[in-house]
Order: sequence, then C-alpha cells, then structure tokens
Amino acid sequence: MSQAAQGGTPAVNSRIEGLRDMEPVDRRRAIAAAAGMDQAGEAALSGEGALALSVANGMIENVIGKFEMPLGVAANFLVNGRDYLVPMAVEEPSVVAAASYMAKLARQGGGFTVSCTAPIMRAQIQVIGISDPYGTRAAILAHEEELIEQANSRDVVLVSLGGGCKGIEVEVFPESAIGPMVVLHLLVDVRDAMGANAVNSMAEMLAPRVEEITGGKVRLRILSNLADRRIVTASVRIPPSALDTKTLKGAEVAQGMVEACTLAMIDPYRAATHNKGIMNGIDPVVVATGNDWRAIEAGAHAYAARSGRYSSLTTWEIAKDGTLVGTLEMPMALGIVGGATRTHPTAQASLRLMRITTARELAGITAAVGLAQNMAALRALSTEGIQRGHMALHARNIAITAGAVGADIDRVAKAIVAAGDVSVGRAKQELEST
Ligand SMILES: CC(C)(COP(=O)([O-])OP(=O)([O-])OC[C@H]1O[C@@H](n2cnc3c(N)ncnc32)[C@H](O)[C@@H]1OP(=O)([O-])[O-])[C@@H](O)C(=O)NCCC(=O)NCCSC(=O)C[C@@](C)(O)CC(=O)[O-]
Ligand SMILES: NC(=O)C1=CN([C@@H]2O[C@H](COP(=O)(O)OP(=O)(O)OC[C@H]3O[C@@H](n4cnc5c(N)ncnc54)[C@H](OP(=O)(O)O)[C@@H]3O)[C@@H](O)[C@H]2O)C=CC1
Repeated sequence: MSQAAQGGTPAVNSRIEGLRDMEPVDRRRAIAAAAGMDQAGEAALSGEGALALSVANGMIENVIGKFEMPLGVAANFLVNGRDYLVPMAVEEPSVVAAASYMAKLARQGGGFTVSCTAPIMRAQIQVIGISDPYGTRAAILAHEEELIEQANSRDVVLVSLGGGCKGIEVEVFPESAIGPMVVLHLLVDVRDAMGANAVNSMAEMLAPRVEEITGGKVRLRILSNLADRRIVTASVRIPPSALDTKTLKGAEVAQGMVEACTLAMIDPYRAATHNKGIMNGIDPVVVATGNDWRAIEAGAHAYAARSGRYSSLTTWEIAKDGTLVGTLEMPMALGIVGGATRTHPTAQASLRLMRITTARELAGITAAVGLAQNMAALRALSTEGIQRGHMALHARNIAITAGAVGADIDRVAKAIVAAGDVSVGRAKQELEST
C-alpha cells in the first residue's frame, strides 16, 4: 500500500514542493489543502484566537493568559505505507527540518514501519502493614476475578468500547524501610485514552476491598508512568546510497552511526543526550496533540533504565546487504480522547491534520518521528558534526535576540552564518552595518 486512499478518504501528499520557502500563511494553506482540512481546521492550526481564555481558564488554575509556541509541520513521513504531515510544537530550531529530511531519506527504503501493543496501563495499589507478604500475594490473586469485575463496574464506557481491567499482577517487596510490602497492579486497557484518570479511579475504588482481603493498609493508589505494557516499536531501513555525502560513501556514514549508537548503549552520559535527541522528535508531537509530555518523558527514561543501567532507546545495525536498520522501542501512553486532547482546538486540528482515528495510530507516528530525529542527529554527528546544520537554523533566533525584525532577521542570519560566527555580538554588528 503506498499512497492509496484510506477508507474512502483521498490520500495525503506529505511531499509538498517548496514548502520550506513559503511564508507561514501560504504554508498553512498548502498543508490544510493537502490534508483536506476545512477553513475552521486551518484557522485552528494558526493558533490565533484558537484557545479562548475562558477555555484555558477551565483547563488549569489561576490562569492569567496563554503561552504561545511555534507550530511546524514535518513533511515526507511515510508510515506503514501511508503519508502523514506531522504537526510539531517546539521551540528548538532544526528539529522540524531534521525530521523532514530523514523522513525524505527513509522513503528510499519504504518509510517507517510501526507497531503497537494493546493500550494497557498499570495502576499500583500499595499495601503495607502486613507481616506475610507472600501469603498476602496469594490472597489477592485468589480474588483476581472479583477485583477485575469490581474495577470494570467503575468505567462502563471503557468496557463498552472493549477496554477495561484485563488482569492483575502482584509484586512482593519482602523487605523495605517500612517493613514487608506488596503492590497490586491493575492492568487496564484504556483504548483511545491516555488513561491516567481512568485507572486512578479504578485503583481508588478497589482500595477498601484490597484492605479487607489483605488485612493491611493501602497507601498509594496511582498509575505507573512506566507503561511497559503499552509499547510502540518503530523501524526504518535505509539503503546506504541514501546516506552518501559529498565526501563520504553512505556505507561509511552508516558505520559511523552504528558506532555512535554503540556508545549510547553502554554509557549513560551519552545515552542521556542520545535519548534527548529522540525526545526532540517525540515531545513536539505530544505537545501539538494536547497530550501529557511529562508522562511520555517519565515512561521513556524509566524504560531506558529498565535493565538497571540507563541506555539507548534505539538500536542501529547494518544488515547483511549493507542496509542501515534503525529501531526504537518505548512506552507511548498517548490519547486522542480525554485530557486536553479534546479541549484544545489546536490539538484537535493537529489530530485532524494527521487523520488520526486511534491512539495506537498516533503512538506509531510519534515513534516514527522520534526515530527520524535520532537518525538525523547520528547522521550529523557521524559526518560534519551538529553545529553546521543546527547553527545555520539557530542563526535566525540569534538575529532576533540581537534585535533584528522583519526582513533583517534573514539578512542578519545569513551574514553571521557566512561569517562562521553565529553569535549575538556578530549579529549586532551586522544589524548596525546597514
Ligand atoms: C538541519 C539539517 C536538516 C540541514 O541539512 P542540510 O543538508 O543543510 O539540508 P538541505 O538544505 O540539503 O535540505 C534537505 C532536507 O532537509 C529539510 N530541511 C532543511 N532545511 C530546512 C528548512 N529550513 N525548513 C524545512 N525543512 C528543511 C527538507 O526536508 C530538505 O529537503 P527539501 O525540502 O529541500 O526537499 C541537518 O543538518 C540535520 O538533520 N541536522 C541535525 C539537526 C538536529 O539533530 N537537531 C536537533 C537539535 S541538536 C540536539 O538537541 C540533540 C543532539 C544532537 O544533541 C542529540 C544527540 O546528540 O544525539
Ligand atoms: N501520572 C500521570 O501521568 C497522571 C496524569 N494525569 C492526567 O490524566 C489525563 C488523562 O487521563 P485519561 O484517563 O486519559 O482522561 P479522561 O478521564 O479525561 O478520559 C478517559 C475517559 O474517556 C472516556 N472515553 C470516551 N471514549 C473513549 C475511548 N474511545 N477510549 C477510551 N476512553 C474513552 C472513558 O470513560 P468515561 O466517559 O466514563 O469517562 C475514559 O475513562 C491527562 O490530562 C494527564 O495529564 C492525571 C493523574 C496522573
């Protein structure tokens, strides 16, 4: 399946000629047209007046205003054979360009392939004040069916959609600073929700019954952000010729990327930066769709440390035929209902732009962008270094910091890049030189 129509909807063209050189208004129009969005959707993507102060006031507390961020679009994404224009809300230059560039290269190998497990979240119920933790575990397991049934009576909507509590696990901590402890995990299929509120409500509801069953005291009743039963996997296969540069053969670049990733797999200092680069792709999609980026960050880093040593979330290897193969595996607790996904008009427009119909589809696209971002960083680091590409785009920020406005922004940016001195001091000199 390439750009075939999906369910009667015309396919999106994610490769729009000259997109990078357009003015923002024209670019938005082209994007909206490519995705078949109506005027209201296009207006919501602009962000201008989209989030009413009264709605913002209903979202959080002590509201005094709204904080604006640039919303860009990553082009060229082909995921599971389908084209996507991906909205990214981010303040850092070069992130959107890098994602678009790697998505363009990835098309030469068929784009990204993604898969996602069922959307199972965990809620933890901590039981203390017991002296026989293994006996307590057995007592809880003996009541598994009853507990699942009671949990599911809490969320009829979720159950009617095929979700709900699907099972339990019981962890034993025979020794802790406060004595023996057991922790009951509820495994809940949250369908298209991020699921925190849904599972927290179930955990709180079950607590009194768990105290009766165990004779202990329930302390915490809260979800775990280590969503290790809600895993997304993305992979990409890049023919070496796609990585050729003016001075290096693609095979050498691929080898360099594998070597760079190897350090992230064994060294937490490098792994932290490597994973930050992955989150450069993931967080902007999470923010643009109104999702909880703290939850995604917490899950990602906890998963990266699951072996006891913090490590890379991606792997890069070279197949027998020389193809560079990249994979990303991590928890992805994203929703398309609940939280701010339905209340923020721009988040709704972002979902419409991608034509997302399930939370699993959103998780897959987001993972593909994370993998693309990691690929961009490794490719740059294994060849010319990060500064040329990144600083060339950061130069416009520096020009603005130096006081440039309007046409002066690009003029000053170009001049300081050409001078090889992307600094505020140099930008001020260039500004004054007109
Ligand atoms: C920045 C590039 C893409 C330039 O790369 P380039 O070779 O100068 O790009 P190009 O001008 O040849 O353009 C190639 C494609 O890139 C895209 N592109 C290029 N420029 C634009 C633009 N202005 N606006 C929109 N799209 C752009 C666009 O898709 C374009 O295709 P085309 O549209 O021409 O058919 C490259 O150098 C790159 O990928 N660098 C890596 C950047 C990066 O990783 N940034 C993240 C910030 S650094 C960081 O925070 C994390 C890090 C790096 O530390 C993580 C780690 O260590 O692992
Ligand atoms: N540690 C953390 O990460 C925590 C995060 N949070 C916050 O929780 C929020 C997310 O919670 P979440 O439970 O997703 O949000 P909501 O409670 O807003 O939405 C979930 C509810 O939507 C209803 N629903 C309707 N359609 C569907 C569908 N197709 N699939 C699934 N559910 C559907 C369900 O039942 P019904 O209609 O009966 O409600 C479900 O319980 C975020 O704002 C997050 O920031 C909160 C606490 C802790």
